[in-house]
Amino acid sequence: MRLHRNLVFTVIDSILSIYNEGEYADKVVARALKKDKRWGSTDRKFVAETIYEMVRWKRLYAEIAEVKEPYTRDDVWRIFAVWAVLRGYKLPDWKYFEETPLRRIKGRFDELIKIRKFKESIPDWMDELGVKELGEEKWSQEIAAQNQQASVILRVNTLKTTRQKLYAILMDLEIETILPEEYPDALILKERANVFLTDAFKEGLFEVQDASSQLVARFLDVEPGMRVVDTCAGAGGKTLHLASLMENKGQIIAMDIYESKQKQLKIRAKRNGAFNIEYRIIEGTKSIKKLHEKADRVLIDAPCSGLGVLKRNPDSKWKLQPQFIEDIKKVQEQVLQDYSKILKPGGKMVYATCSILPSENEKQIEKFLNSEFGANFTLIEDRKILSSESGFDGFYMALLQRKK
Ligand SMILES: C[S@@+](CC[C@H](N)C(=O)[O-])C[C@H]1O[C@@H](n2cnc3c(N)ncnc32)[C@H](O)[C@@H]1O
Repeated sequence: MRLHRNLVFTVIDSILSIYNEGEYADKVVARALKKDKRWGSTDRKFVAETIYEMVRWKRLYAEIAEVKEPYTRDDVWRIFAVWAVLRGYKLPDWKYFEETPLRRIKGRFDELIKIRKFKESIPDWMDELGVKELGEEKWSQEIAAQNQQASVILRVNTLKTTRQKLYAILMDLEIETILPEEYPDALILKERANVFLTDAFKEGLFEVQDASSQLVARFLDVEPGMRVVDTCAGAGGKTLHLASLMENKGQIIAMDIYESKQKQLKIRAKRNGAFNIEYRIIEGTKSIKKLHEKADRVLIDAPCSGLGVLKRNPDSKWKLQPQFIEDIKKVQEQVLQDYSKILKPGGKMVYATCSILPSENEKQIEKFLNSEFGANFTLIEDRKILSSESGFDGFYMALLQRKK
């Protein structure tokens, strides 16, 4: 395996923006891939995967390279050299690699992987929190699973096609997929591919959505013709799935506090041919009060720590702060109280997060059910999905019913 100069330089520049300027890895990767039109798929794969790996393993590699934040360009070269040596690349005779201590890198790696926070490359506080919430064994398994590269997973848009037809369309494009039985709308790519460039995507035949996330809309038990309120709709991954399960019949009210996310949802809905969605921005309590006792189904896809989706967002390991998690838990408690009032008596509600922390999940539901208003609800069922058990994102979903 050879290292190509222009590809490696792109990686170094990208990593400096992510490590030091706090830019989001996905945005930086997208920008990097536009740099040179002559790059083939192997080159693009090298750039994208190397950047993600250097983000995912930042703490481990920096510790081996013996460099500290803020990283200079030379430091990033040293970190890159660690990555390359551990991946089995033969270092070229570039000046940046002149003093690379090959044996020391391997020796330090063997030492450091005995300590979980280095082995899994996470901040001290995250390691302590994971142990406190899940216990040593489960946390060790979970964080290891979340450090694996995520598969590309599609959700078929049944408003426009079927899973079998989509499978065949992709096959014609030499994109091979697997149809997992337990996830009726999912197609898993056998090999990574840029599916956004396909006509099938442009025509709205599918969306990219993790398999665990695809369980949420189905869990809400919707039927065509119902009135459903998606209270934290964001850019609408689950709203679009709801529209598809409801066969475009009935009404979905998609709400969020951010207009920018709703704009993305509108674009996606148009592409998907989803016409039963009404859009509302939440501005104070009025927007919610108007809907009290109006919905057959309510989805609260709550803002959360994202500690179930590190596979997909490895830079969250470095961006997330313990105080943010404390603050977001208060928001979760509040949205459960406020948005549950939208439900008609007898109606059903799902509270979901993409976190694996019990304090954001079952403990929030427990607290809600023990509150004055929560006493009007019963818990029908909940699902705790760990990456280490499913192979997909970590998720939580609870299905509750408002008493008649
Ligand atoms: C987990 S994300 C939603 C993802 C989205 N449902 C999907 O499937 O693509 C949580 C969303 O909650 C929104 N949010 C944050 N605080 C909120 C609040 N108080 N009320 C409603 N939405 C809120 C965020 O803007 C974010 O879009």
